[in-house]
Amino acid sequence: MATNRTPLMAGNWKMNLDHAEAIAAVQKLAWTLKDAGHDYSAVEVAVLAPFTDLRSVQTLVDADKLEVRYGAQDISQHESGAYTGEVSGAMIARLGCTYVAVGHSERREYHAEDDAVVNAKVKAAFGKGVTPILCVGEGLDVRKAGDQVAYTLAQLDAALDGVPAAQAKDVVVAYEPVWAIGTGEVATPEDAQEVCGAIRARLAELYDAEVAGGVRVLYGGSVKSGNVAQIMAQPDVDGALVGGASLDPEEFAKIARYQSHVA
Ligand SMILES: O=C(CO)COP(=O)(O)O
Repeated sequence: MATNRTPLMAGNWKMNLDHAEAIAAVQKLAWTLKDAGHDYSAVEVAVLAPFTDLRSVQTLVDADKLEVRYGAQDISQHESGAYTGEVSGAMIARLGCTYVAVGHSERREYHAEDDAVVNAKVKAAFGKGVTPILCVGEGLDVRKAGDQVAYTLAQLDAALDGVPAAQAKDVVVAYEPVWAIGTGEVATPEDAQEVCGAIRARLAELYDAEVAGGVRVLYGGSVKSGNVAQIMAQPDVDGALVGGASLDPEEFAKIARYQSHVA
């Protein structure tokens, strides 16, 4: 990857780890990285925790001055009001979240989030100063038809509709092919590069080369310590969105330390 983009390793815990387990996991992650002499300015590390964990994670990170960043897994498209069960951008921002995942394929599939909702959520996040990690990626049928690039770019276009360059320059895009999520079937480095490169090229068309050159494009789908280095060697892959493997702090720390496997 290009050196002007700081790689980001983000762990998406999904619906795992309660608030007490979250504290233990973040402590273990931070200690493991500290022991390894991790330089957070070289590789940023974040966890996306369930809403109920965020206050505990915030308290721990603040008290121990940890450099691990954290965020939420979803955000309401609405500002406030009669939306039972929803959590607003202001609430997430107040908990010190740096990031929020938007448009994860599990939200799109199980909670009927369409492109318009994803677009509204991207805007809701930016509106409160929280950086969206915008998730895009095709299912198996689309991949088999060879339409993965067009499909994923259509999701990108829709999600960024009306988002100005001043905000888009900070977005994080996560390419997560649905067939690789939780299946153990990781995309080949070439598959990841094909779509991540196309995402960056489209950002240059939608905005300009400067925006495209600065946006971090992550790969997600069955990333583990054993396969991360090859994926990170691709020029347009700037990090990983890690599900299952992020639940084990030592394994996740190894993923964040992918450069030490390369050396
Ligand atoms: O969905 C993912 C991260 O958002 C990927 O999950 P896995 O790493 O478990 O395949």
